[in-house]
Amino acid sequence: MSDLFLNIVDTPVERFKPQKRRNNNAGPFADGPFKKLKTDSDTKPKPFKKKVDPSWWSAPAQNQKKTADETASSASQPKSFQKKEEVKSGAGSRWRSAPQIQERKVNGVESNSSSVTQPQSFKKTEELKLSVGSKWWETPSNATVSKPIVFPTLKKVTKVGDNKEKSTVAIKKEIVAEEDSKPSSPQKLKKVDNKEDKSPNLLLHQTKSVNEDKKKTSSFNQKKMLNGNSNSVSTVKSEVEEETPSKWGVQKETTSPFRGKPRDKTPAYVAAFFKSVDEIPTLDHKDVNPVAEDVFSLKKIKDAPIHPHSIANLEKNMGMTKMTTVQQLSFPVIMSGKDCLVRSQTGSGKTIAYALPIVESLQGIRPKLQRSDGVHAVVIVPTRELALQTFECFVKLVKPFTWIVPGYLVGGEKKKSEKARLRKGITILIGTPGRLLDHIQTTKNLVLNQVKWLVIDEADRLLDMGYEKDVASFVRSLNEQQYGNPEGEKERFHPLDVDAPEIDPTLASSDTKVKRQTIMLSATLSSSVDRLAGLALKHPKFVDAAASHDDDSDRELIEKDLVIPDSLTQWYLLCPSKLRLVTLASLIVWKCRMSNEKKMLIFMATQDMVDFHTELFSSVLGTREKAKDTGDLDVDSDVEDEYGLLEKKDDEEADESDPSLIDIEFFKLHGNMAQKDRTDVFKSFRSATSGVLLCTDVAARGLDLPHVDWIVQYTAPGTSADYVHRVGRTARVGSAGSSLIMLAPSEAQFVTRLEEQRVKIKEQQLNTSLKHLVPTMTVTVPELDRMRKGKTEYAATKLQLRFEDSVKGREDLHGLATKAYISFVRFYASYPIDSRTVFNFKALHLGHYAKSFALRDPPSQIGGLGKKQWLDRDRKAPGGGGGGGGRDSGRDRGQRPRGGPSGDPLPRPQPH
Ligand SMILES: Nc1ncnc2c1ncn2[C@@H]1O[C@H](COP(=O)(O)OP(=O)(O)OP(=O)(O)O)[C@@H](O)[C@H]1O
Repeated sequence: MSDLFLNIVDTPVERFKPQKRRNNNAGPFADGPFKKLKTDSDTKPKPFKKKVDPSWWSAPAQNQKKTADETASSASQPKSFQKKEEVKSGAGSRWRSAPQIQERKVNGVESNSSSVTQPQSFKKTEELKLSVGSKWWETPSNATVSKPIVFPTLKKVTKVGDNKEKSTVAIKKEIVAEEDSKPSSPQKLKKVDNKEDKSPNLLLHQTKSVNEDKKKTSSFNQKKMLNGNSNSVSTVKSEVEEETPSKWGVQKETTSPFRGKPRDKTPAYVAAFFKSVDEIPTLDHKDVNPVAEDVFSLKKIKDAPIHPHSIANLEKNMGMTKMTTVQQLSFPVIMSGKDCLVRSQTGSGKTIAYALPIVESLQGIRPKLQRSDGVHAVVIVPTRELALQTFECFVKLVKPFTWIVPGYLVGGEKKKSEKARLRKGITILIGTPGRLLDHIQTTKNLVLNQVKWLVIDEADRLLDMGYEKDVASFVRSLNEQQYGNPEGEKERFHPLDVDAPEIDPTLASSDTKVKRQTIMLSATLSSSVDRLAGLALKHPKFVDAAASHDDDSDRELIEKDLVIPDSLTQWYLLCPSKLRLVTLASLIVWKCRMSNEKKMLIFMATQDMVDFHTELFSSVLGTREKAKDTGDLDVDSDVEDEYGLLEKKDDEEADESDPSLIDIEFFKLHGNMAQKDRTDVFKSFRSATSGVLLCTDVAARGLDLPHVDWIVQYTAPGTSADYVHRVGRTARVGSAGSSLIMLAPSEAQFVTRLEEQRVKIKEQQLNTSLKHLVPTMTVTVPELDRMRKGKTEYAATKLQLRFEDSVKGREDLHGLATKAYISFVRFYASYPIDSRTVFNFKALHLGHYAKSFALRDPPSQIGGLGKKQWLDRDRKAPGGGGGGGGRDSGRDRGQRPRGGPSGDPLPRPQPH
C-alpha cells in the first residue's frame, strides 16, 4: 500500500471549461431546458404531485410469473417502458418516482421507508417532456430477447441474432481459402525457397494444408521441411551434417560474391545460429465456429429514452449514432434497478453501457445533487490507467449536467490536495480497490452512505486471487457505512428493482434506506464471480450480448466459450526459442516499417522483460542510438569475419551506414513505473499515430487505445481469459485488427486449447516474418544484396549479432538482459499447475532462451543457476511455486512473488 498514493483528479469543472450555456449560439444546451430546470426545481424541492400508476411497480413483478419467454422479455423491457403515455422528465423520472415507496414488506415484515436516505430529490419535477412510450428498448429486428437463463440465481438477457452457424462444408471451404491466401502457404513458400532461400541450413518449417493435417492421428506429428521437402528430423540432420563438413555446418559450395571467397558459402556463425533449433510440430486444427456477437444494435441514439441533452452530447461530442448491442440490452436492466452481470466482447462499449444509465438517473434527481450530497456511484477497476479512462468517459457523459462531479483515486498527488478535493465532494467515484479501501478506512471526508451503484468493471480480474481480499474488504466497509453492518442487508431491493415487493406508491417516503445496485462487467465473466468477495448479488440478471448463447442449457459450455470480435484476425507463430528475439524484431520491422500498420502492442511476461526489450529495441532498431558493431562474433563461432559483415566501424561511419532500422518510437508500460511516467506513456501512446508499446498485463484490461493495428503476445498469457483481453486491445467497436501469439514449439498445445474454446486462429509461418528483415538489413549491409542465397538467415543472424553486440558492449544493457532472462525463467516456472502440460519448464532450452535475450553467457553463468538448480529450486520452493512469480497479473500494486526463499540474492521480477 505504501507505494500507492491517493490522487483525486480535478473535477470536470476544473479540468474542462464548462460550456457557456446562456449564449444564444450555445447549441443544443442553450437556454430552454436549463432555464426551465433552474426555475422549477433547482432551488426548492417540489412536493410530489403526479399520480403514478401503481402498476408500474407491480407489473414487473407479475411479469415474473409469466411464461419463460415473457419473463425474459420483461427483464429487458420493463412494462413501464411500454406505456404509450408521455411521462414528464424522461427515463430519469422512474428514478425520481422512487420516494413513493413508503412501506413495503421485506421478508414478510413491514418496514417504513425513510426520507433520510430516500431524499426529496427523487420526487418528480416538471421538466423536459420525453416520451418513454417508444419501443426503443426492444431488441433489434435481427435479435430477440431469449428465454430466461436457468442458472440458479440468474436470469439471462441475451440477444438471439441470426445464428451464424456455418455448415461444416462452408467452414472447410473457408479454411481452404484462407490457406490458399496465406502469404506463405506451402506452395508459395516452396517457390520462395527455390528462388532465394535454398540454404539447407535454414531449418524453417512449413505447415501442411489443414485438410491434409486432419487425416493425421496425432496432433504433434513432427515434421521438418528442408528445401520444400518433408523429411523426418533425423534425415534432415544427417543431410545437413553430410553437406556441412565443418562443425559449423558450412556448405561445400564453391562460389561467393564476396572478396573472391567461394560463392554461396554460408558463414559458420549463420549456420551456427540456425543450427539445432527446436523442432516445429504440425498441428491438427479443429473446425472452429466462433461465438458471434454483433457489435451494434439497430437502435439509434436519438431514439433512446434519455435526456435530450445526453442525446446531443453522445451524437455531437462523442460521435455515437447507434447503441451497441450490450448498451441496448443492459440499459433497461440497469435502469430497472436490478443487480446484474454483463458479459460482452472487448471493445463493445461496456463502459457507456453502465455509465449512461447511471448518469441518466443521477441527472434526474431533484433537487439537483450537490457535491456535498456525497458519493452516489462507486466504480472499481483493476488498474490506474483504466480508472483514468473511465473517469474521462464519465466526464464526457456529464458534460451537459455540470452538477454531477466524477473523480478518481489513483497514486501520484500529495495527500493534502487529495483530501481537499475529497472535501469538495464527488458524485461518481472511480478507483482501484486498494486505493478505495485505503480511503474508506482513513479519510473522514469520504462519505459513502448514499452510494446507490456499485460497479465492478473487469469483475473476473478484480475477484480473482490477487484482488478479492481488497474488494471484499471494501464492500464490507461500504456495508458498514451504509447499513451499520458489514454483511449488508439480508434482503435488499433497489428502489427501481422490478422484483421489489408491492408497495403503496401514494404514501410518502421517509425512512427507506438507500438501496445499492451492484453491476459487474467483463468480456470474460462467469456467473460464479458473484459468489466471490461476499458480494451476494440479489436476483441478478445475466446480460449476455453474444448471439450464439440464446440457449442457456449448458451453462458450463457458455462460460467456457471465449467471445472475440469477428473483426479481429488471429494468428499464432511457432518459433524456436533461439530465434525468438529476431523474429519479434522482424515483426516490428515488417509491421511498422514495411506496412501501413503502425501501432503495435507487445505483451511480455515481466517488468524486467519490458525494460530490457524497450531499451534494446530503442537503441538497436529505433532512432535513439545507432547500432555499433563491436566485431565480436557469436560465442559459438570461432570463424573469421570472412564476408566483412562484421567490419568494425568508427562512430562516424556507423552513423552513416547504420541508420535506424525503423523510424518508430518505443513506449513501455508496467506497474513498477512512477505514476507520472505511467500516465504520460498512456496518454502519449493513446494520441500517437504510430509506435510500439511494450507492456505487461497491466495494459491488458479495459484500455481503449485508438488505432492499434497489431497485438503481439511475445510470452503466452497465464489463462485463456487473459488471451481474450490482450487481443481485445485492437479491433474495437467493429474496427479491424490483428493479433499474433508467439509460442515455442513445445507450447503448441495452447492453440488447441484456444480452439476448444471456439477461438479461430491461423498459423503464420516463421519465414513470413523473418524474410522481412532482408530488405531492412540490406540497407545497412549492402553485401547481402549481392548474395543469392540464404538472405533470410544472413539478415536474421546479422541482427542477432547486432543485438548481442549491444548487450555485450553496454554494461547497463547487459544487466537488464540478465535480469530479464532470470525473470522470464522464474515466470515460466510459475505457470499455474493446470497449464504446465502446455508450459512445461522442463521443455525449456535455457541456452536457446539466453540467446533470445541476446546473452552470450552460458545459462549456468547467468544468475549463477543452471537448469538443474532451477528445477531443484522448483521442488524446494514453498507450494511448488517454481521459484517465484514474475507474471504480471495486471494488478495495480505489488505483491510478493510466490515461492523462493526470502533473502534470495537474485533479482526478483515484480509482478506487473
Ligand atoms: N455506441 C457507440 N458507438 C460508437 N462508439 C462507441 C459506442 N459505445 C462506445 N463506443 C466507443 O467504443 C470504445 C470501446 O468502449 P469501451 O472501452 O467501453 O469497451 P469495453 O467493452 O469496455 O471494452 P473492454 O472489454 O476491452 O474493456 C470507446 O472508444 C467508446 O468511446
